[in-house]
Amino acid sequence: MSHPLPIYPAAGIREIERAVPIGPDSPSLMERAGLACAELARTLATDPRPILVLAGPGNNGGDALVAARWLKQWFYRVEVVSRADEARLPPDAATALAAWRAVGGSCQPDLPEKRDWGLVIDGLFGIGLTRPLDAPYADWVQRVNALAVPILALDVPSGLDADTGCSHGVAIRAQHTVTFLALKPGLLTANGPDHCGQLHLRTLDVLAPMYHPASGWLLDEHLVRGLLPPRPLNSHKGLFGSVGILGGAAGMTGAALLAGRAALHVGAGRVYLGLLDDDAPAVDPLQPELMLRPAGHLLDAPHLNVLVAGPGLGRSAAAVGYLQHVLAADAPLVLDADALNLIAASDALKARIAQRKAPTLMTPHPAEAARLVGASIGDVLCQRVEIASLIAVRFNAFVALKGVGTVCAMPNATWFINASGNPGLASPGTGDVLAGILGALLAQGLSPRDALLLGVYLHGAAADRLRERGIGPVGMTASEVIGAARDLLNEWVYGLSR
Ligand SMILES: NC(=O)C1=CN([C@@H]2O[C@H](COP(=O)(O)OP(=O)(O)OC[C@H]3O[C@@H](n4cnc5c(N)ncnc54)[C@H](OP(=O)(O)O)[C@@H]3O)[C@@H](O)[C@H]2O)[C@@H](O)CC1
Ligand SMILES: Nc1ncnc2c1ncn2[C@@H]1O[C@H](COP(=O)(O)OP(=O)(O)O)[C@@H](O)[C@H]1O
Ligand SMILES: [K+]
Repeated sequence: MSHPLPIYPAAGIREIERAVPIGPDSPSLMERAGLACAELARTLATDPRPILVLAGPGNNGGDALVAARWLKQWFYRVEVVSRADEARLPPDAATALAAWRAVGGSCQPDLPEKRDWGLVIDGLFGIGLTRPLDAPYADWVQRVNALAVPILALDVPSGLDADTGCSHGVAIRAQHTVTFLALKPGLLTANGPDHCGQLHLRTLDVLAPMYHPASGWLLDEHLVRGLLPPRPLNSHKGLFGSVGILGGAAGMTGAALLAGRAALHVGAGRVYLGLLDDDAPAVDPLQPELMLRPAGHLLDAPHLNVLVAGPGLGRSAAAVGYLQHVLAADAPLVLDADALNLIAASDALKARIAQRKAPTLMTPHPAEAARLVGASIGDVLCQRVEIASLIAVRFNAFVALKGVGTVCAMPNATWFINASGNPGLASPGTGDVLAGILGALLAQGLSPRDALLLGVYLHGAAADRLRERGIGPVGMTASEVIGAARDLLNEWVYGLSR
């Protein structure tokens, strides 16, 4: 499958399925899916213990039966558990059951007490799950999750909603998930990554013309690597833009400093900080390259071509006043943290954003997103793509809805789900670092879309690099993310490796 990798919700997957011509000589999609699963299972079941296959009442169960048949034919010991009502099986699954029986296979109606499996294959429910698991499925899922045995989930870990990444009650926690035809949003965001383990995409020999145009894609290194061009030898700092950062109220100066340091390390030509704290320092002794000034003088800084508002901004009346000036400026603008909270609380400010002529980037975490659209946090957590897209369209903005599987939504209603990052980023100040990175990329001339995509991916990839080096996930700091982001960006742009 060509890059970028498209992501389809369940309805889109079904549309692709309907478009695939199946002739008398080509195996059904279920046969292809079951074989793909069996081939992967073969690489995972590396000892002689038997394989447990859980087969559900729909086509996901049919895939599992095909996999069981192949594994049995390859002389694995396979036990199948199924409660499916044979009279209600969909046609392909009924065929798969008959074929399983034809090779001498049988089904047992209950999960065996035995615990010593080489592998569990989860074929209970896939994209057809519509409600919390009924008994006994919920019980089976809890019991296999508690076994110290690797689980391979078929298409979607059972219990997880393929569209949202939220679970319908309990859900399988797999070490591997083999997913068919295309990626689904629920595998990549919210609880999805915790339940999927390693993802394996199998397109089942379905050709590109069968795929209708997607609205969403995976944000991976392939997509962003070439976005920032190398610098000409004949360059000077004026070519790389000047970022002005508004924030740093009393007690929160550090947030603005982190954003400023991040902007500097990701290549902005000049970085000015406009700090609200009356007692703010005049210089950052650890980063004297930053130019610090009172918030009221930020917009007087020469050469400013990008603004960032929010890191440590606070919600004072003074903050509202400065924010109004920043919103009125004719420069690309990144809005984060309390800038978003102040906007959420004011219809007048909301209207101003949508009317801005210069591009606006917004980087809410789920609670900020909930305030912006008047939804509950629970709704945001379980409708991440919809909410990110709603904010993007409503505010005519380029939006990163943060958290695992950050959703980047564009005002034209297209979206991306980020593949980089890890829980090391769940630490204070990492959001400020992202805001600074985005400011720096805009300042260097990237379009708002490209800055958002490169910035979000780079931020997560920097955390991944730190984790590879043993710096986190526990105890990773936002300051460390800045240095790793610089190293990675140089590697991507200049092929430098350190
Ligand atoms: N699309 C494709 O291209 C391809 C699809 N393939 C495979 O098919 C899968 C989709 O199959 P699917 O549509 O039959 O749905 P599936 O996930 O098996 O579940 C539906 C069944 O579960 C039932 N049910 C639902 N919720 C329940 C609950 N909580 N508790 C109990 N029962 C519940 C529901 O019953 P009902 O709601 O009708 O009462 C129905 O019987 C897909 O993920 C992939 O693995 C591949 O073969 C290759 C190509
Ligand atoms: N578990 C996680 N996996 C991946 N990224 C995460 C995780 N937790 C947090 N992040 C990222 O870390 C950043 C946190 O930003 P934010 O919530 O604004 O923090 P802060 O206000 O402390 O700076 C976001 O970019 C978010 O996507
Ligand atoms: K499954």
